[in-house]
Amino acid sequence: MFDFEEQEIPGLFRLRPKVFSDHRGCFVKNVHANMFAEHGLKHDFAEQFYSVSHKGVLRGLHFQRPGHDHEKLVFCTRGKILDVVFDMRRGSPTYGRSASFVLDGGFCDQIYIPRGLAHGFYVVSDTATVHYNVTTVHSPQHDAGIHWSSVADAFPDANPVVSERDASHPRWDDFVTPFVFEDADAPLP
Ligand SMILES: Cc1cn([C@H]2C[C@H](O)[C@@H](COP(=O)(O)OP(=O)(O)O[C@H]3O[C@H](C)C(=O)[C@H](O)[C@H]3O)O2)c(=O)[nH]c1=O
Repeated sequence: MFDFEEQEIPGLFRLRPKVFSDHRGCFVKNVHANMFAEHGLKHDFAEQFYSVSHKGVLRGLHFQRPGHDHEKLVFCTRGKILDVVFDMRRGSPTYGRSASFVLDGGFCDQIYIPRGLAHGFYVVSDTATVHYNVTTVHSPQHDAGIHWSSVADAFPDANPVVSERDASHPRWDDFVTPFVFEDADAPLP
């Protein structure tokens, strides 16, 4: 049902769900409790939401602070995005490192993001629909971000379309991370 591809950043996975195609179109399953649990991935999502963005939009780099930090499953069902995650966990072997993925609505790949990573994406296609499953409910008081330009060279556009809020996030160099890497972040052996 899924290929789970663990990434160099501990706890970060690229998931390739099986796509059942026939003359009508395709069927894709995004979550399977037992299979997720077998790989140490959370599946008890508290919220699901999606956004639709125009070409050149950049949303991020976002996270929720501890107390409401969460695991996040992200996938694109329409268009194409450059998806970026950034490891903010002190003590992580990939602390301060980023990883990028092209997510395309035609291929159904998903990114499973552990707590302590910032997430953002840039829209390459004319429009893109991006879905999120997260393991805690939204807490405006805990909703935070770092400026997208902190992740040097991760994005192809020096002048993306961003919200006022995203334009005002602190750069990583000026940010004191509240996240600490724990072995629990890594999947079960
Ligand atoms: C995230 C969120 C937002 N909102 C409200 C707050 C604003 O009034 C409005 C738009 O929020 P925002 O501009 O933060 O939306 P995005 O920029 O798409 O944020 C998301 O984009 C990045 C890439 C992510 O990874 C996050 O999951 C998420 O923060 O929805 C809610 O009511 N609940 C929520 O869970």
